Amino acid sequence: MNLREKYNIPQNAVITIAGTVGVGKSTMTNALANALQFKTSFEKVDNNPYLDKFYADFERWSFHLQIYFLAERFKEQKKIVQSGGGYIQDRSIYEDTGIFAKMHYEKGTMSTVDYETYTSLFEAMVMTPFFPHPDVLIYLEGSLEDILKRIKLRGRPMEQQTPISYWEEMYQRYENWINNFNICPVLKINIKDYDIISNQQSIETVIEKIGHIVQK
Ligand SMILES: Nc1ncnc2c1ncn2[C@@H]1O[C@H](COP(=O)(O)OP(=O)(O)O)[C@@H](O)[C@H]1O
Ligand SMILES: Nc1ncnc2c1ncn2[C@H]1C[C@H](O)[C@@H](COP(=O)(O)O)O1
Repeated sequence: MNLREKYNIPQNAVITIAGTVGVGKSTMTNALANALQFKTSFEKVDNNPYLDKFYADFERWSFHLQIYFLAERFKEQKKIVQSGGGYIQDRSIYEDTGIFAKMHYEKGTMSTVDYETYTSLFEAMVMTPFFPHPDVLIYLEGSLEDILKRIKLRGRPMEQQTPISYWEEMYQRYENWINNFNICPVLKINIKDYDIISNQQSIETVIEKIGHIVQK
């Protein structure tokens, strides 16, 4: 019996991984997909035409980047539904608006008119009964210190050049955002409670917790 069957996780489940930059979403996405034999849906970072420009000039590119991410994630969502689920998704669409767009608007690096245009498009596309929400959102949390170490370890140049205060601001916002999130069931996991890099078996404890929320 495989782990998916052992913990009664339906074959068509959709599991989204949320959490701040560098916390370990992509690593968890790969580990879960591998253990459950699910497909993966990743954010496009290397081929993103706006990301480098955005980090170099938030004010100029924040609207373009949000529109790009919204379109990409919406297309991914369509693919997931059309192929009948069975997916692990690296980052939720809800973080785009609840964290990133809001933060740039409130910090003055997205104009009011751009923010309103973006949020009305987001609401029309996502906050409707036609948009299927995930079966569970796994929220990865950890200390700011450990997360900053991971951003450094991964070494994406544009993230290294970004002031620490940007990651601190995002970290605070994530805590507040997840405490008010109620669109789908949430499973909070602390990054200190598993170690899938040196002990691949530790993914089973995460799957057991998913099984308690997502039952056949
Ligand atoms: N469980 C873990 N233990 C140790 N290092 C980890 C773990 N998960 C991720 N990392 C490391 O942290 C960095 C960021 O991880 P990543 O999965 O890319 O984060 P995210 O997708 O949330 O931005 C990478 O260098 C990765 O190897
Ligand atoms: N919606 C977004 N707005 C701005 N920046 C974003 C958004 N979504 C992702 N990003 C950035 C943050 C990171 O630099 C990369 C990838 O995120 P990660 O958490 O490492 O998967 O894109």
